Amino acid sequence: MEQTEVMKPETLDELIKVLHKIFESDNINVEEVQNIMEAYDSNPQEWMKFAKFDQFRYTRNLVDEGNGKFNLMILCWGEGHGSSIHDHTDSHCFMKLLQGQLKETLFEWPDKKTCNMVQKSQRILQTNQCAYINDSFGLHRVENASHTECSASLHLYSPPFNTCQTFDQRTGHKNTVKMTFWSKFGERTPFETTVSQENN
Ligand SMILES: N[C@@H](CS(=O)O)C(=O)O
Ligand SMILES: [Fe+2]
Repeated sequence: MEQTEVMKPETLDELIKVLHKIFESDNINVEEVQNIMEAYDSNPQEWMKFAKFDQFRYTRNLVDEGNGKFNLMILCWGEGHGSSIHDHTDSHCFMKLLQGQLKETLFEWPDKKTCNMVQKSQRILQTNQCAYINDSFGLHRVENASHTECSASLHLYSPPFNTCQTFDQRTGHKNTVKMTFWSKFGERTPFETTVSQENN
């Protein structure tokens, strides 16, 4: 398999360039992407313009559309903000911590008969760490458990998607939800008149 040599991106722009190159190919080497995202040392000055927080819930801020191959976005997590238990619509999901910490809880897909949600594991992701998940790993919930510090994370989804399934932890019942962007390329997204149910 062809592989771009593992290098250290010195800036966010350089990371984005390398990601474009890697995703020209249809065969993605998960470890390679994870290593490159991890190798970038988060520099808030480079990504601050995208990081727009909301008081009430985590925000999704589009950074790059990856030539249609991937979506790169910065998620901003205020104190105590978290996502519902959700899947990733058959896409690759890379999640790199840019600031603070995030708690990731993994769940098995609910049992078809009992609908029980079984927790598999839990871990704390530290700044600069890059996690990976896809639907074959199960489902997850992500939370900024801190009551004093906000967090920011860089997510790459390939192929891009704009709906996912969320799951009720008690009943295992699922809902398809639309995922929206709070901002795109540093600009706040115009207010949507249709009320959508979102994953947070
Ligand atoms: N997958 C979630 C964020 S996370 O909780 O992994 C999203 O894109 O909104
Ligand atoms: Fe997720």
